[in-house]
Order: sequence, then C-alpha cells, then structure tokens
Amino acid sequence: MSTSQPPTFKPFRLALIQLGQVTSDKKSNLAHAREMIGKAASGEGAKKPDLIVLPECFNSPYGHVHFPVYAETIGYTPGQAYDVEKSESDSVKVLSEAAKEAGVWLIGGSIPERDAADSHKLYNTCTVYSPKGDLVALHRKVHLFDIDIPGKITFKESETLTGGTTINMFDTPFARIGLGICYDIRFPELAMTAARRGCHAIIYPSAFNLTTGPLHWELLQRARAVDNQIFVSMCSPARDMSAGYHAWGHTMVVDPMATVLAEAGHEEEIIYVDIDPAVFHSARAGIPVTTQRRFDVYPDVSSAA
Ligand SMILES: O=C(O)CCC(=O)C(=O)O
Repeated sequence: MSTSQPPTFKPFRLALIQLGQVTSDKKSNLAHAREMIGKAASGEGAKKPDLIVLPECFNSPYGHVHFPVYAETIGYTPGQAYDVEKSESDSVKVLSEAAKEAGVWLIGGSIPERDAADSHKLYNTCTVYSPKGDLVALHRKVHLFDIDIPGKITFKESETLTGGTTINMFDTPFARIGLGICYDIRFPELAMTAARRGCHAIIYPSAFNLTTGPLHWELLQRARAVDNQIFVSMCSPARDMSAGYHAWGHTMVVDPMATVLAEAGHEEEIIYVDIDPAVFHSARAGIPVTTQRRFDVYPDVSSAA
C-alpha cells in the first residue's frame, strides 16, 4: 500500500509494445522482448520514451496448462531490497538488463510466477524495473480470468493459478503508476482504490480475446478512466491465429476525459503516447467528481483511500 504523497505529475512519454512471436521457446520469447524494448527505447527517430510496457504473459504461451511449466520463482518482498543478480528468475534478469541498457522505466508485462515459500502456488505476475535495472514493484493478478461463454470462450486461470491479494503501484520522477493485469480491469474497486491512493495512471498488461475484445476492451478502459479521472492503458500481445489463444491486440491509451489517445491494430507494433498532466488537472477541475463523493450516502464504500 502506498498512501504517501504522490510525486508531482509531469509530462512523460509512454511506449507500449504489442509484442508478437510469443512461442513455446521461452529463451526466444525473452530475446525478442529484449530486442523490442531496445527498439522502443530508441523512440524510432522521435523522442525517447520514459516508460515502456510489455503485454500479459509474454514469455510463455497463454493458458493454464502452460503456467506450471513456465513458472519462475522471483522471491520479491515489497519494501525490501532485491538483488537481481541473485534472482532465480531468468525473465527478471533479462528485463532488468533490458531496462538498464535502455535507461527507461519498464513494466515487464506478466509472467507465470511460482511462490518462493509454497511451490504449489502460482501467480500471473507483473514486475517493474527502474532505469538502473532495479526491481521496484510487483503485482500479482488479483482477479483470475475464469469465464464461460458457451460456444465462444471458456477459460479458467484458477485451474493452476492463485489470485494476488494486494493493490500495487510505483513512483517515478514523473508520476505514480498503478498496476493491474487484464481481467483486473473489470473490477472498478481496484482502479478506484489505486486512484484514491494517488495514481495518475493505471497500466494493465493484458490479453483480451476475439469474443470479449470487441465487446469490452475499449469500454472498460474508457470507463475506468472517466470514473477515476486518470490515464488508463492496456497493452496486448499481437494476434497470432496459429496460437492456442487468440489475443485481441488493439493496445490502447485513454486520457482522464475518456478520449482514446492511441490504438494499435492487431499486428506487432509499438505505440508512443505523450502523457499530458494538464488533461488530468483540467478534467478534475472542470468535473470535480473526485471531491464530490457522498460517502454518507453509500456507507458500504469506505471513505478512506
Ligand atoms: O476480461 C476479459 O474479457 C478477458 C480477460 C483476459 O483475457 C485475462 O484476464 O487474461
């Protein structure tokens, strides 16, 4: 939990990697992610980004049967220093090196994680790195993707995964950024709590599908953005119709007025967005819902952030 004063919100440049080529070979998935982080960090001829984001489950195929096979032990405890060089996780080492090489903040998508204390417990986990390569935050997907839409899609992450139990965020010199993973966006309570704890943006490494993508991908991001008057972004893998899971793509960034600032197609692509705090401040000044809440009328919702 972070209830300290957030950093002053300053303009920053965000790069989202809609990563392709996620195969059954973890080494090549990591190598490709690293190459794409380097490419994103170059700004491709424009301004270098401050923060780069990868999608959900970028080092393994997506599916509950794959999680136990690809899971890595990270052993991170919030608030305690973490020695990346001694990490048992190859993915953590690669992401840390990539962030350091590129000199950027990095939200390292998500990977299947094995609990260091209880090897039967697996999580869908996002790790975050500073430009020095330090592991600074970790989010375990709180809400597991268990859905059944007959004839369309059945998916049960809880077959092999355990849900996380904490809300997570990190501070940079330019903003406080909240974390969620994919299905987490369907739960307004998580975004609301993160926003009330001072997040200026919430970023969700994600992988919607061809059924719920067209229905809810944009709607949920715009809803969380306008509810909380924050920036919201979901970063998807590219679509691969030869894979077992068909990702929606359409990596997106939405501003606090619910305007879609950028949207990818469904191929591998990097999108860049300049985040302007003026939109955050003018949304909150013009439509001051953040200070008009009537907790006396809905006592089920705590007034404490
Ligand atoms: O909520 C949805 O429709 C999709 C969620 C999902 O794909 C996930 O949590 O990985």
